[in-house]
Amino acid sequence: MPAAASCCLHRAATEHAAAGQLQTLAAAWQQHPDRRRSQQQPRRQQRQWRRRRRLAATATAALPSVPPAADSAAEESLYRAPPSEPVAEFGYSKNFGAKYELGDKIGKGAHSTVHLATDRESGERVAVKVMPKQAAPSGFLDPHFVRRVRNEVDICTHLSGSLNVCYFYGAYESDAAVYLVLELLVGGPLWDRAFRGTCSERAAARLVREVLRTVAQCHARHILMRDIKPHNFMFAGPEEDSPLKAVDFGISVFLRPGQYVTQRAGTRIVMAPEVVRCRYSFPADLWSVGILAYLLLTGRLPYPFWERLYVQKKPVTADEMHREIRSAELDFRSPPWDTLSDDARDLVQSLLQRDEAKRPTAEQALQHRWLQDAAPGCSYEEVPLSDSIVQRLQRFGTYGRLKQIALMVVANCIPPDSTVVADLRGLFLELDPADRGRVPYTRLQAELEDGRYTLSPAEAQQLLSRLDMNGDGEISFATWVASLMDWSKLHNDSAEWDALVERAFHALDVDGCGRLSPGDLVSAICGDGGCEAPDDLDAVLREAGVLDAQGGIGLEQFRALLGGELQDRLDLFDTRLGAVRETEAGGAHGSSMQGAD
Ligand SMILES: Nc1ncnc2c1ncn2[C@@H]1O[C@H](COP(=O)(O)OP(=O)(O)OP(=O)(O)O)[C@@H](O)[C@H]1O
Repeated sequence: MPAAASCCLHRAATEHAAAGQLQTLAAAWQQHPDRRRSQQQPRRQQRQWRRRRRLAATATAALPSVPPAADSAAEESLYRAPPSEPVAEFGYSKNFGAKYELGDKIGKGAHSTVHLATDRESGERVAVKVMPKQAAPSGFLDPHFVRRVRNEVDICTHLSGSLNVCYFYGAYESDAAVYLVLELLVGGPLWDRAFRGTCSERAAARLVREVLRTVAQCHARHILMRDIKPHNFMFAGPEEDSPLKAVDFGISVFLRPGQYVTQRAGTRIVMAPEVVRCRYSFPADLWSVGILAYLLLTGRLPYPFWERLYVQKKPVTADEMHREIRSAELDFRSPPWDTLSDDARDLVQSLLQRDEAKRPTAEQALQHRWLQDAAPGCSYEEVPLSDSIVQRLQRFGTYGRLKQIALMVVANCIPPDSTVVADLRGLFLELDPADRGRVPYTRLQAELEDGRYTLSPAEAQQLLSRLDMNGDGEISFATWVASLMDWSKLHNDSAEWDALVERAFHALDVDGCGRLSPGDLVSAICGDGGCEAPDDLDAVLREAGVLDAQGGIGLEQFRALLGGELQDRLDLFDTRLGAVRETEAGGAHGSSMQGAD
């Protein structure tokens, strides 16, 4: 048998086998509201429908992702990390064993196992993704493995400022493995919850909105997720309204606008037609959201192969799946579409348009009518400054590190009495009544944790983690401005913006040579003592893109670095305003951060 055909059959067999594993999900379908609705259908149809739903629940959840070919030049051209000299190690901290006690295995993926772990000092529990090191015949680390790990670490670091993404505490290594330390999510994957009997159309809309938010944030940072499936979104906790967070950016890539990927990768059941055709870009993620929304609403896939594979239990080859993904009619006629709203159908159909140019962007999809019936605090209108602190901190947190530092330097160049920072100064003075120009980190943390916002202590810490740059436990007014400012307004007033950027550039250009030399960058990023972990610095330099011939950054490049991504809409991020906010009109609350709008 030709190798390609045997590979296809092998994949189909693996998917088929994996499909049988999640029996417990089927039981959950018994509680599903759509099951009750379907009881009004004729008995035979009902039986058939129940069986389909049960099978869908067991079958679709466990399908493995198709990794991109490990050594493909096309795939590797997408990674920011340049092909490196052979390396024996990454330069990550070796203290994993001293800091954490590794516990039970809680998950397994294609390239890793995920374990529980406990911080030996604080007792905090985390999840740890353990990736065994892969060596090349030379004895050094396999260069593809090195670039893949760096790519995942870069993306996790970048997105960690968002509360829609599993927080990334940092990377460690030993001789045998790389350890990615992550926030522990205990609420289970999206799929389990959706089938526990609570996924009404309204609940589905909330979940789709959360997923779309994550996608919009990724796309705003030029990240193509590539593996949007129900197992890659997990609930933080067991509560019904627990936040949903994205995990696993193992095959995500940074993509420039206009750039296309030519490697097929991802999970077949959510793959867009253009992914099957091997030429795709950001709209491919929106197709996957469409499939995910379809699954949440109906418990099955829109393709005919779904019936053959999971109901008739016949093998379906990858080629057959690909053919149907490319051209089969999508099923919007069978139940429960007859009972679902026109708005739900309209959004799902718009996401599942085969012509990717017609699909809405994630930002546009978030404006769809079906998603507007939001829970309190999820409005898509701009909210007042004091209500949008959590959104603003997330927006800043998802900028790259070099950009954050550069914005702080720009903020330092704005006089504190300038009108452009008047609102921010008013709010800061409420926290700093003695006008010291600094606020203890713990003061701000207490504000975030006092009940006004629905944040866990770990999430509050996550939001503030990027603000205490020099580790002195205090936050300066410049840092406050850098992280909360609506930079796009200043950016659009180009004369003032240009002058500020130039002043910031000269402030960083310590030796006055007209460019930011590697030395200038090291002291900006790691302070005068230099960088402890070499990969930290490299990661920041990768974010800057192409360095000049001497490994530095010129003024124009600095301008471009600062200018991009500043137009983010604040409503891509959750306000996380809690119930207290709702009762504030009754005057029950005494937080500092509620005035000054
Ligand atoms: N932060 C977390 N908290 C709790 N469980 C987690 C967490 N991250 C991952 N898991 C569990 O571990 C499993 C595997 O993780 P992950 O998907 O990141 O690995 P992977 O090797 O990238 O997988 P694949 O590429 O096959 O999708 C997940 O399906 C989930 O059950």
